[in-house]
Amino acid sequence: MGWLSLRSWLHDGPTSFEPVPTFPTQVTDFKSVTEHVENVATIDHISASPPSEYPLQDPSVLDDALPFIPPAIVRNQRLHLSHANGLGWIVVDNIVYDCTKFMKEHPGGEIVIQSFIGEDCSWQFWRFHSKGIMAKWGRPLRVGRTEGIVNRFKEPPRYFGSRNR
Ligand code: HEM
Repeated sequence: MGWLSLRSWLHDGPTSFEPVPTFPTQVTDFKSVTEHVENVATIDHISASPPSEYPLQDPSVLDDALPFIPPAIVRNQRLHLSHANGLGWIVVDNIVYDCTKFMKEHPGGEIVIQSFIGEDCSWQFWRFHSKGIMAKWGRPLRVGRTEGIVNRFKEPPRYFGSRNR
């Protein structure tokens, strides 16, 4: 959970989906354990953003047929976070999802999506969602495809059982 808010876990206790962390219980240096956490809790204006020039695409449109959005425009949404014209775009597997309105209804919370605006969050997304969830909830949020957006966080190794089933 390094990229989630460790500080709030320590202060408020775990939420339903967070496993008990394995870090030492004696945390004396908050800076070192919260270095990946950004202060995004005060962004209330995103859902009031003006209409995007990249509208939501019909779910029937194939990924390859989505309009190409230059990576600079995708990243720009992050730069615009502090302005009123930012859009809640995130990238999963080179597809851009407009979560501007959806993030307020997101069952996993608004802040996790806000923290990835303008960025790739593919591995983080797939840790919490199945293909079925993506098909039902993510597909209607597609606005385009892009390339070259790099994930800010290195994916930690996944440990599987010793046998392949
Ligand atoms: C296209 C964007 C996204 C969509 C459409 C989406 C959709 C959903 C849905 C439908 C659920 C409920 C799943 C269930 O009840 O089984 C959920 C839960 C959740 N999502 Fe997302 N999500 C998105 C992005 C993200 C991102 C970027 C993160 C952060 C990594 C995230 C983290 C979570 C978490 C932590 C939960 C709660 C999981 C649990 O309670 O077990 N989501 N999301």
